[in-house]
Amino acid sequence: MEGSNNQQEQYSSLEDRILRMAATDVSDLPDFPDDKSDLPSDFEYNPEDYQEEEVVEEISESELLKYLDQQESALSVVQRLFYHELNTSGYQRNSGSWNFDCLTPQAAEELYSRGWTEIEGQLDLEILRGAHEEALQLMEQGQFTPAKSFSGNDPFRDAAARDDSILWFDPGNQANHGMGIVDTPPYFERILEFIQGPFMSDIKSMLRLNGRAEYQLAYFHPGGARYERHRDALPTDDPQDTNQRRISAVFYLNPGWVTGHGGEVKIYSRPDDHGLPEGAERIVKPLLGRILVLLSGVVDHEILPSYKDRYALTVWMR
Ligand SMILES: O=C(O)CCC(=O)C(=O)O
Ligand SMILES: [Fe+2]
Repeated sequence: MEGSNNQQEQYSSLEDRILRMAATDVSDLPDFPDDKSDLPSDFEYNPEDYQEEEVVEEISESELLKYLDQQESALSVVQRLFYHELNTSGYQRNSGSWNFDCLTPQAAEELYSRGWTEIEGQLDLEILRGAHEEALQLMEQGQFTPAKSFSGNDPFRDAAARDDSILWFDPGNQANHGMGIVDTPPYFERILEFIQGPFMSDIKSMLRLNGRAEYQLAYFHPGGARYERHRDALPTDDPQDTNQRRISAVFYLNPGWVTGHGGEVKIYSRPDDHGLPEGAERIVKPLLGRILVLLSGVVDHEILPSYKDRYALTVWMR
């Protein structure tokens, strides 16, 4: 391997990281002499020689995330998916020349250095209000399905974690009610055009992406519907890994939202956030026109109980 410049080597696959994390019982490994020259020249360490019967335990998503976070901060891992470090002074001095279609340099830097940012003013009011109306119509037509009924047999995430009802837009494919996929109505079509165009292009210019996107419209009912603390993906720096979501962007569609309506997103700070104690929270209101952008594998978030009908379109990019 010596002298190889293969870029792949600077990334570790998520599976590798989980396996390394799982190999906590070092007593199973052979004793290596401190001085490696003592090893017989033909010594080859083959882990399989030392493996005992594999014990597969089901562990929860939050346990797995906790282990991974102990191994390396999720933010540091995911930052390796960016083409540049955005928090250096040299990079920021040049921020005036960044060629973004819609993001500001500040939003890009926040996304890089703390894992999330909020942006506003990207879509016309007419489109946003139109999409809100379309969401109401989809609700009237009975197109939403409780999210629980999709995750019912997923041992990784507790079905009780969320009270929302969802549907999917899949512009390339036919509507399929059984799968929760509906035809994209015209105003949502325009939001999707924005996402697939300038928005995706800006994200792609700073972060390695395959360009695949999923679109989910979620409804939280006014009887206190919530979604407990979770992360949208496992942190990985492997550009070949298309299982894990990389970017979550939530487009809020709620005109006239005020404090008493609840439904805010609580964002949990990370141990490596500058100046903020671990677990300190930031609150984001789901206001019409606001877009919350997260590194999916990095930021824990929660939706607080909602006391008014709450609609949001979430896009995940891989
Ligand atoms: O609606 C929101 O504010 C975020 C939704 C969310 O966290 C998710 O669907 O994973
Ligand atoms: Fe989420």
